Amino acid sequence: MAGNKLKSEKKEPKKKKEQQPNPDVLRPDKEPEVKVKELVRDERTHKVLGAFFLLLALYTFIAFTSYLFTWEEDQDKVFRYSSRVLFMHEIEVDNLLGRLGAYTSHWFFYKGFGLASYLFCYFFFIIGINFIVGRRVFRFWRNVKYILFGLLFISMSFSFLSGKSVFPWGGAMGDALNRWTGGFLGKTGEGLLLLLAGLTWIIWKFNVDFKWPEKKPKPAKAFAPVEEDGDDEPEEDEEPFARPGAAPVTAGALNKYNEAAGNITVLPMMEEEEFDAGLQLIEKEDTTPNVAYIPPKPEPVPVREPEPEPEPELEPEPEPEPEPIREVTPPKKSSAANEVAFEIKPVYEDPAEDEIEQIEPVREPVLVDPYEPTLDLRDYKYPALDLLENHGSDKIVQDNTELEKNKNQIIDTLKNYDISIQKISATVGPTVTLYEIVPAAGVRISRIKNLEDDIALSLSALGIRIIAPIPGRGTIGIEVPNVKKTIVSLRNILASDKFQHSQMDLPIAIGKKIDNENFIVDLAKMPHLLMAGATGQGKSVGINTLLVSLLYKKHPSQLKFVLVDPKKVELSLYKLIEKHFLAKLPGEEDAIITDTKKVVHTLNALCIEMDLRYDLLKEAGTRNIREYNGKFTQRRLNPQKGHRYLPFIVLVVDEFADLIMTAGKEVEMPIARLAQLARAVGIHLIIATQRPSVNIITGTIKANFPARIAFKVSSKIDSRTILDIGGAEQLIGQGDMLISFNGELVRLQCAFVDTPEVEGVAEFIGGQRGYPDAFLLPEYIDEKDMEGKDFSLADRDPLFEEAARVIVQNQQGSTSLLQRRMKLGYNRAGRLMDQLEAAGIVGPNMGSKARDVNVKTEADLEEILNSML
Ligand SMILES: Nc1ncnc2c1ncn2[C@@H]1O[C@H](COP(=O)(O)OP(=O)(O)OP(=O)(O)O)[C@@H](O)[C@H]1O
Repeated sequence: MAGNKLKSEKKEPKKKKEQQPNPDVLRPDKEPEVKVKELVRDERTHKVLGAFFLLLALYTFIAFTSYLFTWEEDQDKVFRYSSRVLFMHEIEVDNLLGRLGAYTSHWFFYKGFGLASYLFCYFFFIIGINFIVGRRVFRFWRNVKYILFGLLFISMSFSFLSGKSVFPWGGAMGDALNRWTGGFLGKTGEGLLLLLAGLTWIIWKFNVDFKWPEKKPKPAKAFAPVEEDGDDEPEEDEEPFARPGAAPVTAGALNKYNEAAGNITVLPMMEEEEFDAGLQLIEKEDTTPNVAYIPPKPEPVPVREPEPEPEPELEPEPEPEPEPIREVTPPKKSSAANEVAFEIKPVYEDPAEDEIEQIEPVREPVLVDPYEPTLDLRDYKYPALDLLENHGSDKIVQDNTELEKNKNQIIDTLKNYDISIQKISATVGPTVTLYEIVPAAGVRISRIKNLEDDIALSLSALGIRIIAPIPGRGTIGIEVPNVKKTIVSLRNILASDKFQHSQMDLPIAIGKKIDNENFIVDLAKMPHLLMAGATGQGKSVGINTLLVSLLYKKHPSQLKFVLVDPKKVELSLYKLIEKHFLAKLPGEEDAIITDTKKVVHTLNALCIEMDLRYDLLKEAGTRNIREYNGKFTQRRLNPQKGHRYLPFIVLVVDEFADLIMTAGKEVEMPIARLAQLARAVGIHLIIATQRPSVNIITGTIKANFPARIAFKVSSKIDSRTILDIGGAEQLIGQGDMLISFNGELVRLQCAFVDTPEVEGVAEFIGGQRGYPDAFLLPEYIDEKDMEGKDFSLADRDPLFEEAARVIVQNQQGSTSLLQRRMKLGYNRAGRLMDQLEAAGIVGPNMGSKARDVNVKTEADLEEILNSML
């Protein structure tokens, strides 16, 4: 910005002082705290612990197993000497692991839980594996619950069943429970109680479907292969899913059928471990195709190996891959549906919340005697997950009846147009289900694309989107909205491992992909984001989601927001965190900017901040903010020379259209400049608009915002304006969105965070000690304001008189009129207009509206011009 100037350097020292605590004073506090934390977090510490627990598991296992054979010989020695036996060299025991083995086993078996003690080996084993692998292969709390239940249940059951046996089957604990319960309920009552507990566990773990026993006769009949059946009503058999008025087919019923047909079972929800097992299973299955999957064709149909989901480039952290697992073969049906292999992809489950421990975000890497920016506010506490809510269960409901119905309809519709299919699979997401189709050889993809409307009509649902082909997969996708949608709570995404352990600079948890995988990306890599969506489709929630994600991960010293809210209500909640996370112009009262004029000043101030940061980077010989801050924290840059720790700055504009309407180029130019250049110096932009029309999202803006989000928009044209492709007009609202990034288009369900939750987080942060003031941006002086005032008539442009005549003749104070009529560039026409204002011929700038023309006739004008001579 040629016009950007620093008004005075007066405020600078104050700002620097506030942002750069004296390094010498801070040093002593820092060191011990960081070293202990580092040691605890060190990967090697975890591996050593892992090895320890695995060996402990092995040790107890050998000791226990040996105890089963040697307990009689060893027991009296342990009884007689108790723990002293451990130190008595002269005592010999038979246990393979010596006196310690005999004593430990006796303790666990006899005094503890009997045979159930083996669960401890399992417990040590899972801890060991989790530590050594470095991630939660086994869910800790879930297993602890099972183990506790198992200890009580198994020890009591063994004690109950073993009667007067001398071997401690249930241990002291089992015996005690058995005695007490037997006395209380009687032997039969106790037996029933144990049975109930066992059944409860099975139901809980496998979610047994109780509708199944009632439906048993029918589905069994319907699903059984014809040759085994002997029923002469094949018609009825052939349409178990689509029969009008038929009871919904449940997973249990489907399983029953699959068992009968020798196929693979579908479980409604799967544990993570089962997932992996399933993956292997399907890989095996695919290489030896089940006859039921292959349509009757002369040549064998190639079966696709399940491909791993392409990881988006911007997500470096690995996440367990929710890949195809189980296959369901549909029952025979008179239509085309029976010829096609149908695969329902499993719902990927996020870890349950109680299994997640929230970890403190990772701070700057620790180097020799480093500067630590977070020590400015050393007592600052990151907001806890408890401040956020679980909206619903977050568990995806997979309705097999709906899946079958839609699948059959898709197949039948395509069949009507002579398009046959090799295979169809379904991935159930939170809002929509993706049906992925492998067309038969020779079918042209464009034909399916052309049938988009027919398929939508036949499925009679809104929001069908056809992706033909799915990039990189060679299949065709049809997205169909779920009847029952699942709200994706921000809390659950923030609680995920991926977010908690993220090393990204600016991690934003946007939502969930169709396969239920969390979509967490680094805003710093995007590096700017454009959001559009018609009113009421989830844009404000989306902005809150992004802001709250950042608040959960960043310390106030590392991040500042510049919030622009022309609507004046959307972002006002964040006022509470002004002294922690907001930036503002010096001398301003409100950190949240609502006035257009001030927006222009703030944007220009950001441009100055950007230029200043570039100067600092250049002087430090660094290429970007990461390197610069790295050097600064290593104390290789001198604060006396103006160097300072640079927080990331995120500019959020809630209603961009309003700004462009009122201030036009004045807003567009600095935004475009920031978008082009600010990435390297840690300034990132999130711009949202309700009206994604071409005069608002201009070519210049678009070219500089490679990452774009579209919520539901009202027309295909709007969708094209924002994403360069249609589709957003077919979204279903309520946070259903498409994100375009790196040339990829991904459908997501935006994470939901409600206003009271945001309020809670802002109150929590605002209630803590903050900086004395908001982060101050450099001061900006509008050069035009100054020019207008200082204008000397002697310096006027040679075209001044001609311009004055054009304006008065047309009675229109518009710069573009001068540009057109006089064939001038924007700058010169603008300067002329300022001079005309200074001469009193036109009124002041009124944003995008034309200025008032104060001189009404040409005669009046000539008089004024003559008087100027
Ligand atoms: N991710 C989401 N999940 C579930 N429901 C959502 C989601 N996002 C929005 N909604 C629902 O849609 C309503 C409108 O959302 P929101 O206020 O964000 O719309 P908007 O596009 O910002 O509207 P406006 O532009 O008028 O402010 C919310 O009150 C909420 O009920």
